Amino acid sequence: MIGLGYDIHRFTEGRPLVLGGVEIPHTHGLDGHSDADVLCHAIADAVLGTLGLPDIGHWFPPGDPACKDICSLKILEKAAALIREQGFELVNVDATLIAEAPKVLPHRPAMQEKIGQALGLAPERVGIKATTNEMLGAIGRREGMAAMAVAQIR
Ligand SMILES: Nc1ccn([C@@H]2O[C@H](COP(=O)(O)O)[C@@H](O)[C@H]2O)c(=O)n1
Ligand SMILES: C[C@@]1(CO)OP(=O)(O)OP(=O)(O)OC[C@H]1O
Repeated sequence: MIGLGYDIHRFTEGRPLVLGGVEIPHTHGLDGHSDADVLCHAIADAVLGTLGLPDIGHWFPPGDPACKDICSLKILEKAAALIREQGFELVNVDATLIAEAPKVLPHRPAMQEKIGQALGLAPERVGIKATTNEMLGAIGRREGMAAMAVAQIR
């Protein structure tokens, strides 16, 4: 079974940029109630989607004080636990980050490691790709960063 996830966050000054649980040097971070890890959020929704479970806002309500600045790897851990509780195992996840900057590919191994640990997957089962938006639209104007993801369970 497969699931699909998507998320987008606005860039803001004065916050660290956290992607896949890894702090990446950049002029801006992402705005959000949590750590705004857009990559983890998209992957979590993909994992939850495999079983038709409600999305991350159900398990980690926006604005809940308990979620303030929460590390989104915890959201991945919860999503993976829900899958296991129903007797399934994750096969792989695959994600694409969409941003003009920074270059994220140099951080791919570190992100694969962190996401894999949180999901209980080997790093090579965590696909991470990136593309610019060719300077088109809000992402092209560097206003934010988006991520899309799929997940497979058996
Ligand atoms: N934020 C990004 C965007 C892209 N990359 C890498 O650059 C390659 C070329 O991107 P195009 O959008 O110009 O096709 C892309 O395949 C990625 O390898 C990146 O690391 N970070
Ligand atoms: C995990 C949460 C918790 O506030 O994170 P946010 O930073 O608000 O990010 P968003 O992707 O807008 O919504 C998901 C929320 O449930």
